[in-house]
Amino acid sequence: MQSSNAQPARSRHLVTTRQGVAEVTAHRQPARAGILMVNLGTPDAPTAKALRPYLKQFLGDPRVVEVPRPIWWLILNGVILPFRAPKSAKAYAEVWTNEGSPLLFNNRRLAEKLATELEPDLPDVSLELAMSYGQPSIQAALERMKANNVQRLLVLPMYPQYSATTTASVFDQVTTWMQGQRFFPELRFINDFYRESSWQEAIADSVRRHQAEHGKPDKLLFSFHGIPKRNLQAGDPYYCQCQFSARKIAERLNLGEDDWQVSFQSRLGRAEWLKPYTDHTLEALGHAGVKKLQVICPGFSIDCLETLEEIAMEGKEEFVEAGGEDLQYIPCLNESDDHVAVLKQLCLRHGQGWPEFEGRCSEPEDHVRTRLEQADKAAVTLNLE
Ligand SMILES: C=CC1=C(C)c2cc3[nH]c(cc4nc(cc5[nH]c(cc1n2)c(C)c5CCC(=O)O)C(CCC(=O)O)=C4C)c(C)c3C=C
Ligand SMILES: [Fe+2]
Ligand SMILES: [Fe+2]
Repeated sequence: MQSSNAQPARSRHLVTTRQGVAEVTAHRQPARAGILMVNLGTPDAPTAKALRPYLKQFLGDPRVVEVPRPIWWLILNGVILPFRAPKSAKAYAEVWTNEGSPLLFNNRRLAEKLATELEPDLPDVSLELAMSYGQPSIQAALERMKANNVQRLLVLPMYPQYSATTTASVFDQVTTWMQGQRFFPELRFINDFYRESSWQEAIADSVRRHQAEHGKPDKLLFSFHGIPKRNLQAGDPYYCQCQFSARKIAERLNLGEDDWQVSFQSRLGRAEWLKPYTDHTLEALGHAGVKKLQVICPGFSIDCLETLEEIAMEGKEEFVEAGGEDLQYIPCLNESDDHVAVLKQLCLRHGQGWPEFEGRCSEPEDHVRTRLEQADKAAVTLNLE
């Protein structure tokens, strides 16, 4: 009979070894490169019940809200969640479709199109879509890539402009996952892509196409998601990148200084956020006699609650109430061919030098082979295979 403590010690040892062998066995597949496309995330349903865990994860991220933790947890759980969850659920219900949340299904379509576009030239590059908050999670996507023997990883946050509140939180989650890995992939991270002329041109072209059908407006408003003003003062480059983006797009459209302006939407809480605020701007433009307004949101890659509800529905109402006649919302690039082309070019450039991105097949490297041999030896010694 075995002593009661010998058994757990032995099985613990075997379990760890088996996992090690399983991990190393993944390396028997050819090495791959992976693109991890990440967007913000969305609740599972337009209900207060589904909003609560989503908002808790999102607003509990110290990159998103920088208020010291014990105080913030009290405010979040005691004030924000009970009031915000039902209010946001109503707003989500306005844009929810049979296919679910627009952010997720529109981004899925884009990811599928980009993967299809990459596949013929780059069969050893796989693409996964993940969300910072909610599902599909970044961790699950990284686990799938690991099982797929992804040894080179390109992270593509779907934010044209960098902000610590969005882009850096993707980096945090990826590197936190890596901290738990014995072997992690070589990593490249795309911080932003607002300077890409192809991106600027794709947005400008979407405005031209809209205007070819609906005519020119009295004014074109560039509305970006806001962040607290103190983040800008602390060094977040987001505000400057938004201003630069809008100016470059306006230049491509040959707009005069009075033909366009920038504003910031979606603020939350009582602190001052980036100004001018979009809702105040819509009101002011209506009062100032602007009748026909076109709004574009070049900080969003994919249409979502903040564009479809806050701008195209709520914003339109605010503008019309203030005396405006027509607010036309110009959609995000979403799954358009132009967007796919911009992202393909971006990924190819950032993947330069990696064999899978250059259509070269990669041989297992020496250290991987050594690991395989060691694992085989361990498996034989321990009678695992
Ligand atoms: C402190 C709060 C928030 C900061 C900072 C913030 C920055 C930020 N967000 C986006 C993009 C999106 N935000 C979306 C929704 C959303 N944003 C906040 C709060 C902050 N965002 C909340 C609470 C919500 C949820 C909805 C609500 O309750 O109002 C979305 C849409 C998600 C969807 O499901 O459709 C996007 C996209 C950026 C780009 C940004 C900073 C640059
Ligand atoms: Fe947001
Ligand atoms: Fe909003």
